[in-house]
Amino acid sequence: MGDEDDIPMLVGEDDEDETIPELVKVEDKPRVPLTILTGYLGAGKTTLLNYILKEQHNKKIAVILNEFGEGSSMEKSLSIGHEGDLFEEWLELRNGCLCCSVKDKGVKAIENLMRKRGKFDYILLETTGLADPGPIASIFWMDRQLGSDLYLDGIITVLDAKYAEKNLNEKKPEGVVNEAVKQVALADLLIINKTDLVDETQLKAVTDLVSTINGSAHMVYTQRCRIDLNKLLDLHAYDKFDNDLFERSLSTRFFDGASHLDQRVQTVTVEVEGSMSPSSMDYFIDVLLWDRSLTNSAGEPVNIYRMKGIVSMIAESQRFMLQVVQQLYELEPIGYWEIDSPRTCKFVLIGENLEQEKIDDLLRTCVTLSSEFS
Ligand SMILES: Nc1nc2c(ncn2[C@@H]2O[C@H](COP(=O)(O)OP(=O)(O)OP(=O)(O)O)[C@@H](O)[C@H]2O)c(=O)[nH]1
Ligand SMILES: [Zn+2]
Repeated sequence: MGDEDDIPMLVGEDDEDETIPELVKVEDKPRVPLTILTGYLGAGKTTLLNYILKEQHNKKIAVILNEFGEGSSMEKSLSIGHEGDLFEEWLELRNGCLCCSVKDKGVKAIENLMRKRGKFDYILLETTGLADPGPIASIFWMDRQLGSDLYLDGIITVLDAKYAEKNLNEKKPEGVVNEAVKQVALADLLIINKTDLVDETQLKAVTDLVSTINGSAHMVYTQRCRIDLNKLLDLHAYDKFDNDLFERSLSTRFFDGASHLDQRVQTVTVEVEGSMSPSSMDYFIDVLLWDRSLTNSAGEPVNIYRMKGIVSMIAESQRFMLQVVQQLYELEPIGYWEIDSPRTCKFVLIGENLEQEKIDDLLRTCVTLSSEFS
């Protein structure tokens, strides 16, 4: 490891001509983190990838480009990364847009590749500027039980400091998502790039807008996407709950800027003392994710993009972590409550038509319901 000449070559999954190195036993391999890289057209995604691949590091990083288009037009993606000289070919996902392809296809392609080429330490997947990262994230966020070689580490969104505001405020027809907003909403790390092109006032305006949409992502400012790799890789956004970020979003939730913005997508944080029962948890999930019976005061339905939480369950000494993306969720034990520490349930929700009071009420109902069982 660490020998750059030894970086595996990326090839298409059905590339039969290549000699196949001995198979690595799947069970023995630690799972490989995959980071999804999004950002509006021209924000700096490719600049970031090139920077990452050129940085000195000891990781074998595979880069996958999820381009639109089909057949030969995809070969053009080969041109990127020449200077870095760290990889030789791009993996092609043959039927074009990854999010439209069969769920398993992307995952299988990468797994086959690792079997042929030996394992990578890290995988970066660049989406096109117009992609909604939600469906792509759900493809890679798989149940541990499926025994995948990969796990989703997080979503990174690059923003153009000069044009982000314009892109984020662009009105779309009713029912159509603004991809730029969705990319910000789903980010675990927000890179506000091209700070050389704006003054302080503009930078503050972008920061305020972006943190209203997503109050629970780390945020960094860059020029040419130069960022410490430790801040970028191994975020563990889907298997850890970052309490510092939670506290921060709690403290900024009434911040002034928010109320002036006509922003349908935003972050709401709630915390209620008490515990939930399995059935009240089911109810909470059902109302928010599937049934969508909760609305804002104008009667518009809540639509959750992303949610995380730490939950106290009745009669359980372990703490549970809730993770949600799109309509998928996972509730898993992570460590134990300290004896005599107050039991609470806390959540960060990001999505459309969220209102603090409504979410507070819903959570209180669920926690009150549970206390009847205790
Ligand atoms: N002024 C300035 N230009 C930058 C910065 N970062 C990147 N650029 C330039 O912005 C342009 C777009 O950057 P890319 O990295 O290609 O952006 P992208 O997100 O990959 O673009 P698409 O793949 O087309 O969506 C390029 O000309 C970059 O050189 C920056 O910090 N400041
Ligand atoms: Zn690009």
